[in-house]
Amino acid sequence: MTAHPTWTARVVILDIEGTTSAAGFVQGDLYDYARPRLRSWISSHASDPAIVAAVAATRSEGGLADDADLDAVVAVLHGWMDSDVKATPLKTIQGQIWAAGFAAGELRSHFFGDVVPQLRSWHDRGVRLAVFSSGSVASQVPWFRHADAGDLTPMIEAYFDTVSAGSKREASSYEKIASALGVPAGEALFLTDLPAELDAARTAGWQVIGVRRAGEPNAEADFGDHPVVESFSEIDVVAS
Ligand SMILES: CSCCC(=O)C(=O)COP(=O)(O)O
Ligand SMILES: [Mg+2]
Repeated sequence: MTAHPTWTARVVILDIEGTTSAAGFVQGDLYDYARPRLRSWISSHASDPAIVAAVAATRSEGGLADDADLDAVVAVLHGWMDSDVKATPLKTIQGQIWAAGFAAGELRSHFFGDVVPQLRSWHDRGVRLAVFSSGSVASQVPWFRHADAGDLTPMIEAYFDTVSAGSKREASSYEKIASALGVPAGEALFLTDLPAELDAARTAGWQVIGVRRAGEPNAEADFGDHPVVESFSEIDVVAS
């Protein structure tokens, strides 16, 4: 049996896709749910300031004219989904659609089998838990509420996305999160499947662990000198 190091942290911050949950589920079930609903959702929420801003940002980030029609906007959104581009306006619109799908009982979330037992164990030891994902906070909360293992939200103290914190590849986003959580950078521990996110968090002074899961899109990524695990069961955390 391999011995694993013990990590000391006040808060563990979780990435979702590829880390707690399968990318195939996000890009399959969730994306398939959102794809045919994007157009009608935008039309029926045309007075929602968040949707108005997301549509304008889609035009600008997607290289469209300021007055490009809805078909062109939806085509850009579909293209981003096809390539799993984590564009913030897409995440805003998807997040609203998914939140409605979870509320209607039409969606359930997915967590790898090793995740929930470890979240419970860390939480029971007094380690605080938070989320930082490209998925909007509007979708993160129901994602943790509608798990097969039950409602996980009582364990999760805070949720951050690219709107509230900034890019996952910028150190400043991690500084902002540590400040919001009221923890020194060195007492935050970030778990993610993307090396660029590990680099940014480490630059901000965080402890980091790369999660390399067999069969996930980033399984073959170069994690450099970052510590890497294949399962949460290898991560032993005690509260600082
Ligand atoms: C709340 S489930 C949807 C997750 C999502 O849309 C996403 O892009 C996840 O990206 P992550 O930053 O967690 O890898
Ligand atoms: Mg991820």
